[in-house]
Amino acid sequence: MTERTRGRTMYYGKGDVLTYRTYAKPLAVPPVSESAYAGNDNVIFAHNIKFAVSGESFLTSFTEGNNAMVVATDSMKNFILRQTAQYTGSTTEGLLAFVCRQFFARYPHVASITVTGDRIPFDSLAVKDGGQLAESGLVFRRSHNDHASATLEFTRLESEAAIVSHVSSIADLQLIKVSGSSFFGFIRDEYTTLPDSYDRPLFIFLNIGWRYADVNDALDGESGRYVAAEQVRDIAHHVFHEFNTPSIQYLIYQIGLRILTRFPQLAEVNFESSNRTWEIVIDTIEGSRGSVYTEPRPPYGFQGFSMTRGDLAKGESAR
Ligand SMILES: O=c1[nH]c(=O)c2[nH]c(=O)[nH]c2[nH]1
Repeated sequence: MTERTRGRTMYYGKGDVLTYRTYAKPLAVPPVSESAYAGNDNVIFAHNIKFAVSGESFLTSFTEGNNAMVVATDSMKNFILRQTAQYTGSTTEGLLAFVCRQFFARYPHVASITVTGDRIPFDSLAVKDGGQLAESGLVFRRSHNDHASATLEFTRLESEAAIVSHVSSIADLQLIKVSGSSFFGFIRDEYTTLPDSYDRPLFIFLNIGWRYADVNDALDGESGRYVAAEQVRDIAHHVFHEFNTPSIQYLIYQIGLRILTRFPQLAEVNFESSNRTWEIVIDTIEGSRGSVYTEPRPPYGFQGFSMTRGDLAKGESAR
């Protein structure tokens, strides 16, 4: 999170602003074939928000200790929490954009805002209702699995604030495929100790980000063009299941092709992946097709890759 004002880095803000809004507007998204996800009733619409402002007006707070123009970060926290009540939409990006626009309106000396919102997932639970299992709607389970996230950067223009960059993502996805992944054919020289692997238990950590051609599609849950992180998550595990992959590099490329195919409204998809392939301890267990593995020893390998719609034309057509 770096704001440069006339060639200088200068920003301040509040992190870990936890907003637990209940009964926000439900979100409905068009289905994709890889996912059963159809939306979120948003009974719990919870976020961890990081909010940073910048602008020339703040320079003297750094250089002279003059707080006359400083909005206390404690006030920022209060502002975010209270504005969460006023938000009438159904998406993380929409909430962040709403809070930023309100902040610009309230504090005219703020020149730009960078905001990140991590959704805090609460899973619905089934309870017995007249002999059938049905969604409780009241009791939820806090999830520490992967979560949706979004970052928006706003700059104040003459009359209004504009979004100058945006990215939505699914963060901390951890997927294991126990069989059907290989890694061989790499450079073999005096530094090589890794054996070829024709079937490895591939465990990956993944962050997947996406940018829309029109950022308004990210804000508006009603447009039918909102991309839910849960759908991207489900596409990722589908592609992992379908392909016998020669590397993580190839796997993420295939996931990217599929995401771009499913969502024509996206301009870009990007990946940060890391390799957590389990280490073999016992290869063959008599009378079983199983093995025993343990955590890999550090260090770990990683990949970064971004793709645009141009890659779709070049790449294999995603199924
Ligand atoms: O999928 C992989 N890609 C690599 O580049 C690499 N390098 C390595 O040691 N193991 C792996 N696995």
